[in-house]
Amino acid sequence: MDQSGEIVLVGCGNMGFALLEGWVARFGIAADRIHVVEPVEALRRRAVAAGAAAYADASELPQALQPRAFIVAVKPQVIGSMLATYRRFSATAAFVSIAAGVPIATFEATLGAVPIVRDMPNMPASIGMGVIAAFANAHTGNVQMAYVSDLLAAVGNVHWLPEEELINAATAISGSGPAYLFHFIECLTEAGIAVGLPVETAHALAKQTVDGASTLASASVFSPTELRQQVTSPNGTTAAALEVLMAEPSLAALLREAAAAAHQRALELAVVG
Ligand SMILES: NC(=O)c1ccc[n+]([C@@H]2O[C@H](COP(=O)([O-])OP(=O)(O)OC[C@H]3O[C@@H](n4cnc5c(N)ncnc54)[C@H](OP(=O)(O)O)[C@@H]3O)[C@@H](O)[C@H]2O)c1
Ligand code: PRO
Repeated sequence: MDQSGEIVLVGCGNMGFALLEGWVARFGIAADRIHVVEPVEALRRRAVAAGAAAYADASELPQALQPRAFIVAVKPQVIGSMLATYRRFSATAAFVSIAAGVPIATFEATLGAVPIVRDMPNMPASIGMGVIAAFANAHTGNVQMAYVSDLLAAVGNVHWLPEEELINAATAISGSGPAYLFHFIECLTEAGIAVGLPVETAHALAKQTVDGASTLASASVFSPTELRQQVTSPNGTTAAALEVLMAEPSLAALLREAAAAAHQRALELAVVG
């Protein structure tokens, strides 16, 4: 893996910082070779505490900087107004955008025919367990592709998609997905409290059950369907619960609807980026 060179990370909020943490711990890059541009002082301090160099404004970046990767981790709505400032970095860097919805064409309109990778990571990247869907434009050469691949693989499982549009679908599943699971833990905790468990116990049982079940689903030779069947004794407690979850409106139907809403929002964000 080639970890030489420097990285510019624009936007160091929830996801930008998750990537920063993941790269510092797993990419083998010295943290001070990551240059963060972030207007929020508290977030700059957090980036500096992680070892990165941080600046309030693009104008403060070192003039001689020639980054290998330029990571766009700002909200989609900000991208249109910020890109031109960074045009000079396209001479050396592959541009890597994690913004939901914003198409590569938006970047090309300002930056021209330069290497641009659009990807959709998720929050577990901070602990090296991210899922990253990615698509590179035709101007991304082999060397840049290899570098960006390594960068993304350092923080999770990378799935290169055959069409850019599929990034929006991935956003609805793996990008937003951790929030669905966090909400599931919240709901299971509430359900535990409702059947009489103390709050702390309900929370621990819910969280550890999701953790154990998801680790088992990854490690097992059995499919999730087979594992579910193994938990479900005929006429037992799980069967009683699943009758509720599978009746209309079923959990499956709700999740389909939720993912469709996320997908639609990603399409709408293409317009504002
Ligand atoms: N959160 C996730 O799980 C996740 C997952 C995958 C992809 N993404 C994508 O990642 C991007 C960032 O999301 P987020 O959740 O990390 O948002 P966030 O927490 O709001 O972080 C974005 C940060 O960028 C700052 N910013 C605004 N304008 C800037 C500029 N011109 N230059 C540098 N920094 C600027 C923001 O400051 P202000 O608050 O002052 O505007 C904010 O601190 C979005 O495009 C989102 O679609 C997020
Ligand atoms: N967070 C971003 C959003 O909610 C993109 C996926 C996860 O828009």
